Amino acid sequence: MQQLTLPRPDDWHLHLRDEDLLATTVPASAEVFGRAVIMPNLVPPVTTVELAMAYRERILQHLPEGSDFRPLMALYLTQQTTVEIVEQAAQNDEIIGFKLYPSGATTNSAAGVTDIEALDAVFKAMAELQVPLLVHGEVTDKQIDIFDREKVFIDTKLRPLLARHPKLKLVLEHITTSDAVDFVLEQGPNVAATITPQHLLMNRNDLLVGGIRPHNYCLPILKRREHQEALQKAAVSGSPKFFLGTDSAPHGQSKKEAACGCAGCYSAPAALQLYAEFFDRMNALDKLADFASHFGADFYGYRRATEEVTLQRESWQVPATVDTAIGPMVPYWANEQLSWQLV
Ligand SMILES: NC(=O)N[C@@H](CC(=O)O)C(=O)O
Ligand SMILES: [Zn+2]
Ligand SMILES: [Zn+2]
Repeated sequence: MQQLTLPRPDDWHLHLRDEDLLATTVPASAEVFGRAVIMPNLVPPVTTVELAMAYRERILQHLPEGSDFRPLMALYLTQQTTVEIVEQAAQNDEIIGFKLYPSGATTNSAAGVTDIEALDAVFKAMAELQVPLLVHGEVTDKQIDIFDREKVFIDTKLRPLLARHPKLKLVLEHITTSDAVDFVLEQGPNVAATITPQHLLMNRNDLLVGGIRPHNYCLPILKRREHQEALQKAAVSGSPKFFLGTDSAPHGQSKKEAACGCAGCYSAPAALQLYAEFFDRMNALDKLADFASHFGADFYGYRRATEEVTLQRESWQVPATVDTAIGPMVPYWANEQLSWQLV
């Protein structure tokens, strides 16, 4: 196969950041994706419908001429989130749902949730109004090993949450373990997961063997090969519970290449090509359209895209850096080859 045409894909997990960086990040994603879920972990966080609408306007200002890219805004869940905010979100078509960050779990999560049970009234309203909950699924307890944090979160937080609210529409974001795959498969059609390119293409050896590679460092951290293989199997399985979410998460080069480097891979400059690389390696290119263009829209209840994008088998090299208003950024897969290009 030399060419591959698929419906315009959507990115169900994306960090665009704010202000000067939007001039770089918005066109990069709008070039290929039709819609994207915009993560709210700004400083300060996007906690209200009003803040989300203002952020959305800033994003739209950076759309290329003629682009109809649609940012779907996620609100940042905090201990102060109220049922009223859930009701406002449910009435606003530009808000897709709420993002739960356990406080301290990841980049800009300090304002996140410290006591999930205390928010039960909010989850009840979300379940009733079918407002999705998007979850960064890791515990933050100091005594829990970083490689076990997803599994422990599933067992101690997520299972009890869904037992209390079985109708809650929930997406476990950027899954990294076989435990997460099993969990999602066990649940009803109201529970799904996104999978990033880095967790399909890499395991923790790619982070730590032969020298530490900060540009492969993201959270949840890359796991061992067996877990990578479970994710790979899920992504090509044809199950509608697993779909594309890049978690493209830009940080300046100096913030990544540092004694204490930031977590996040900036994959947007090659996002669809990275997934194509993976599906090709798995001999499963026929499954890419479902994963990238259909299953996410189906889960969230949006129409499937009618426009198309085409990829062509022609090798290219991801650039070493991308220049931005805040300085150079090293994209994920920098200096490495990919075998598919956008036409
Ligand atoms: N994935 C990451 O490693 N980082 C994300 C936050 C997140 O999605 O957890 C970021 O905002 O930088
Ligand atoms: Zn996260
Ligand atoms: Zn993210």
